[in-house]
Amino acid sequence: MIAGSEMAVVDANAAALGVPRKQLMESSGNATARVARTLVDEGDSITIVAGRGNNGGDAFVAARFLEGFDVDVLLLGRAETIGTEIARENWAALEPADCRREEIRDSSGVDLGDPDLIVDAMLGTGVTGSLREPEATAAAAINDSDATVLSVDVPSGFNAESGTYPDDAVQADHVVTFHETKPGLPDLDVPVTVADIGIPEAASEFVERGDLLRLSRDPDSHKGDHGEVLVIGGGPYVGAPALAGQAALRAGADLVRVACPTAVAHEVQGYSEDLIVRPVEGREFEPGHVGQVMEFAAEHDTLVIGPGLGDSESTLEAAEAILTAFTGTAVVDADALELVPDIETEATLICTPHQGELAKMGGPSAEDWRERRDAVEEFAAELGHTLLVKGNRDIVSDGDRTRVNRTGNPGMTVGGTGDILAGTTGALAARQEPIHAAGLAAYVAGRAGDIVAEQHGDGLIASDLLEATPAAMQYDE
Ligand SMILES: NC(=O)C1=CN([C@@H]2O[C@H](COP(=O)(O)OP(=O)(O)OC[C@H]3O[C@@H](n4cnc5c(N)ncnc54)[C@H](O)[C@@H]3O)[C@@H](O)[C@H]2O)[C@H](O)CC1
Ligand SMILES: [K+]
Repeated sequence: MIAGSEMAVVDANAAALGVPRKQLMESSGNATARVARTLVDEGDSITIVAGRGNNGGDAFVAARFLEGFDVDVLLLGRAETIGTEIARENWAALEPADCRREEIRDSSGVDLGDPDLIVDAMLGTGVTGSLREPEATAAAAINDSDATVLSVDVPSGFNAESGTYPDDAVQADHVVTFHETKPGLPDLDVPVTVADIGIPEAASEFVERGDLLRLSRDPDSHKGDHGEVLVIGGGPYVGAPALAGQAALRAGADLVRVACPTAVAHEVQGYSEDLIVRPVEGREFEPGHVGQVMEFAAEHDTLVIGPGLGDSESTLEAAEAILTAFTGTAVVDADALELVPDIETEATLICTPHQGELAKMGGPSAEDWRERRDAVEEFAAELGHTLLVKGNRDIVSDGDRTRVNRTGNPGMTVGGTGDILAGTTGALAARQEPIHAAGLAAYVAGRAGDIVAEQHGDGLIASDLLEATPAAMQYDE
């Protein structure tokens, strides 16, 4: 089962891995034609009702594979308004095919004739809201017709995100859907064929460019909507919390506060005027600070705890108390990691160990990345938290879903890149579920490192990654 928006991610990842959408469309159209053939007899007539998106594009391909039948293709709108290049190319490719094509200008022009089979390719996963014209009139005409109705991907008007099926949507007799079934389709009382369209397994296993599409889904946001992050760190070290805080800002958080001991507060502030510093009295965190820190924490969407904390007994005791009492989402890094296996908490934790830290947590080790992937998944399930295990291939798992990231380069073994990753994860966790926040953060930090390495090679330093982070978050085709 895959929701429409997740399908868009996987489909873009397939393109990033070298299987372009046009190839997927060819497979979808071919699969549609194969199912259509099982629903008609020799010499039967077929009317294809196509919209201007890629759902329509699938049906233009299907029409090519249905030569020999009596096929009419009705396009809802003018050909110039077809929304994507690949759908337009497949419309043009119908020119030499043996079928009739018609552009329907408005709802008064909707005439389906009296076909044996209607292929409903008006709208797929791109539908938003209730049907507009001329789709609404066309859907009513399809529902009035005696023909068998085969819907492409989903019945037009059906919402592939929520599985809701409005009354005015097309009532399908059969659905051919692609890659995996969609939410709600199994509940329809009609046969659903799931067609393999050649999307490689790697498109869902690896975090790739398409995953960046997850970041661009909230156009109506306000200040604060992109997250307020509290970094809890510093004491023995000064740079680490400053790097984590700045990374959270570069990864899109609206406000980042750093809680750190007064001994380092001025220095942390000195690294960046964009950070808000919330000092606690002393040279390092200790149990007496917990109440104050919990008050700060309550005002934030996510915590990042660990960068530069050090590992003194009283600091770890304080960190343990904070993690135990906290009920929100926290990224746990560095010395705080070893506390996690023994902590009982309602908090949602995203732990970002390298392999040495994972071992200290009692986690598995394996040379081969596939073995490591499986072992990390098992360990995450045992912990009940999300793991982002850093390495040549980063493994991200919530115990149920597991992803692998391949961005990054050997120059990134330099100190401080872990703080950048933790801060980036904190910012993204304010907007995404933990598995996606962790996967995207690994991808973005690695890509930022790759951008910087082009200029600095192995001489890159962690703070270089800050400025490259926004570019690393950009989705480009
Ligand atoms: N994801 C994949 O791997 C593949 C999917 N394929 C097919 O492509 C569609 C999704 O295509 P998309 O272009 O994103 O969207 P649609 O065709 O569903 O529709 C977009 C089109 O519709 C207009 N629109 C939106 N809402 C409404 C409405 N309520 N009323 C009227 N019109 C509406 C919108 O403005 C756009 O113009 C997927 O389902 C598959 O069939 C490809 O085969 C490649 C592989
Ligand atoms: K459809």
